[in-house]
Amino acid sequence: MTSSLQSHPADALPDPWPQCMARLAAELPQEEVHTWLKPLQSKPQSRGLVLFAPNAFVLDEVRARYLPRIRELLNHFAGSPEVQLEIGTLPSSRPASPSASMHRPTPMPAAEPFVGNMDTHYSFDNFVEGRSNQMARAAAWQAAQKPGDRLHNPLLLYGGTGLGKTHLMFAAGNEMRRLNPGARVLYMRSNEFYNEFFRALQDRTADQFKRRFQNIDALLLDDIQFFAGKDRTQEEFFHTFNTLFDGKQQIILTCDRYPREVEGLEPRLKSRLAWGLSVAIDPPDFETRAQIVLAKARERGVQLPEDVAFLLAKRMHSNVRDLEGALNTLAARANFTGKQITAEFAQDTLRDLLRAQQASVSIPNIQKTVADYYGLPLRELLSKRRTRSLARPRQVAMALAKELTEHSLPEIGDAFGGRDHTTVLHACKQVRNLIATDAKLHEDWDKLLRKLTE
Ligand SMILES: Nc1ncnc2c1ncn2[C@@H]1O[C@H](COP(=O)(O)OP(=O)(O)OP(=O)(O)O)[C@@H](O)[C@H]1O
Repeated sequence: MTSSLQSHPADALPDPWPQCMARLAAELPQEEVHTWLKPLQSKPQSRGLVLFAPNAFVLDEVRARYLPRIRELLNHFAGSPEVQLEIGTLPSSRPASPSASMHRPTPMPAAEPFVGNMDTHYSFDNFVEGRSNQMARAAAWQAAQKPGDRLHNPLLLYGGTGLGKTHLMFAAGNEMRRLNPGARVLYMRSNEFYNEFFRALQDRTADQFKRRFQNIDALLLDDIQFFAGKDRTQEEFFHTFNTLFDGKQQIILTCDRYPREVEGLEPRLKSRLAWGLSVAIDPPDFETRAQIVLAKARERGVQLPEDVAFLLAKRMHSNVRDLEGALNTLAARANFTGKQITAEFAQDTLRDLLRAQQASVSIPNIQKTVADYYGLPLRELLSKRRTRSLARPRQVAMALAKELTEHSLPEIGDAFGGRDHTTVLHACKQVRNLIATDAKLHEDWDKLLRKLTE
């Protein structure tokens, strides 16, 4: 694209992009912001700015979906709507030349026979899809269908613990091997990469270490936040990454948050991680949690009545691993005692666990968290005033109390300044409808859920 914007030393100009981003982040669902907008890098110009997208995929989406709004915001914050979209990274973070950055160890002896290490249990079939993970699932599926394609190489899956990132990563690797049984897919945890690299340095077998990555078709590297602050390992991984990327070998990575937010990761590595596709996995909603626990029970041959699945899904919202742990405990005790799993049996067996989950989410805690989130005094949230700026946050707080606690509608009404139970019911319905239709409220809901349950 040719520039109609006047070039200027970027350092000297104020960058309106952070303000635009803050506004976009408040307007759009978090998934969209992370996937399409956060990978952009900005370079202010004397009028407007240039936005660098890491690849054509991001560029096309930004152009099609967000450009008009970006122009409006730029006009508002910088007095000019001029924006130019380009593929690439900021000139300062671009490597000097691809060959200079590769540091290929040469010459290298032939690679050793490949030993696969996939956990074949994890598949797309036994991954339950819901609103919180459908983009991540689709991206992993695509990567498995066309490994190495620039649209999703590297593929980065990020999100909190126990939400299915490793599961999807293995599912993609297993699918690659189903489609191409000879595919050499290597799975590694980041701490293994670190340990093996250091052992290789000590034993003077670094070449052997590097050879592991030669001739593989895909590398699945789990939990790359572990590299934070480990400069030497990052440097080695940087070279490994370049070699794989240049060879069009698929790279799939997971991280516990968006990598730009991981302190101690080198900027050049962060920039490379954004070259492909980064997708968030959020905590599953109630329906998905219930479906997951039922699917896990079926898989293990455990007779789990639906009401018990709903009980677990309702009371355990933090992550899927804990949910699975609760199911395992129930199954083990049922097996041991020869009893059927019923709601009573579950309440009894998981008493302490459920109580611990419950204790962390109380109505006062929800009220305070919601008031802080919307910047309202708590007494206003609980007051009788019905202005819109108070009514909506109050409805959200009531709906959260219904979702996250065992209190009845009248109890919730009482806790919100003595309101009738029909008011609480109306709030719950209203919020449920708005989550489906209003992107901003949807995002508020997800953020509040996370604050209250993590
Ligand atoms: N949507 C889902 N469908 C089925 N199982 C799921 C789903 N999400 C998570 N799980 C299960 O939850 C457990 C934890 O998932 P996983 O290990 O993939 O989490 P993670 O996001 O990689 O966590 P960590 O960051 O702690 O490594 C696994 O047993 C996985 O099968």
